[in-house]
Amino acid sequence: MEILFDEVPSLDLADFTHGNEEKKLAFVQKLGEAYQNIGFVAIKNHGLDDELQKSLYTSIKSFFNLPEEVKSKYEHPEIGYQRGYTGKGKEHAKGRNTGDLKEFYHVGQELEMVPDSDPVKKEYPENIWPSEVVELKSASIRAFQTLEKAGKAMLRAIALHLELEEDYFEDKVAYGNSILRQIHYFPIENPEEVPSDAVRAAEHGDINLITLLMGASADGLQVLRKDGKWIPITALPDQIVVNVGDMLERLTNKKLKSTIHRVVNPPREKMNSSRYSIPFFMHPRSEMDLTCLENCIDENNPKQFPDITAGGFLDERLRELGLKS
Ligand SMILES: O=C(O)CCC(=O)C(=O)O
Ligand SMILES: [Fe+2]
Repeated sequence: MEILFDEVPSLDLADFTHGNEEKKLAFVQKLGEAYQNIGFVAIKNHGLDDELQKSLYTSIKSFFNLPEEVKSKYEHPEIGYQRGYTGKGKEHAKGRNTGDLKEFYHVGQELEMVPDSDPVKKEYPENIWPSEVVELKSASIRAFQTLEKAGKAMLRAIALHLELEEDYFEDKVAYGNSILRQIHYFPIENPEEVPSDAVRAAEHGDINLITLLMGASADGLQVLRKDGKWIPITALPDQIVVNVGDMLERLTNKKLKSTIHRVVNPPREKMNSSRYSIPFFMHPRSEMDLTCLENCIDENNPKQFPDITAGGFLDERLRELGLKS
């Protein structure tokens, strides 16, 4: 059944992680309904407490306040900007040339915590930490771990909805190639000076399996509903937004929807204000096979994607974003 939601559905993750069988089933059912339609939900009881969110925002604000020449020390094009800083206007959405009005900082797995025997230890770059803002390290690592744990719980619910074993994704996301992206949509004093089609984040689908987004409550984020209407996200302060990415859409042969979304510019008189947000892009290990699941293919929904691994797909997409050559 097709449903046109007027807002992104709200769920309580504790119903799934700590509820009885009935609550757990209801969570899976509502999540499945949301992901087959609008591709987004807002959840509470995700594990990020106020103190952690506050220290994260305080530290990223101090980092982005540093002079450009200091920030650029942490910029690494040779690793496709996958760790550390990415400067203003460097990333553009797939199919566009104008850069987005944002700068960001990427954090991945802490290699210290990965066992030596695991090949991903040689595959992933080391995290980069700014010496000017030492607090960024501990706050980022804690947020990464908390969001990874919440993401694993979401993937268990998604597996049940897809009639897979509950732990289907467990080994595929163990020490996965996830990225915590701390974004600053910077103030623009003089709107005439930026390209007329430049926006905070042009419309796009996320690359990864699922995205867990902190800070979407500030104005600007909108999702494209099937009927072409843009629906603003109105998450409450205690909620984070969790959406389906392109990898999960491929795996499920479009049963679950990676919905196009964007961050629009504020009105002209508010262009000189900042917006911060922190998405956690949950990626599997690069060897994960994204071949469409058999039980998502039938005569009415023939297989829509060629077989590819998560690593192959990521490389393709990073090139399209201008982050890798
Ligand atoms: O800043 C936001 O609210 C959303 C950012 C986003 O969609 C992304 O970085 O993929
Ligand atoms: Fe996104």
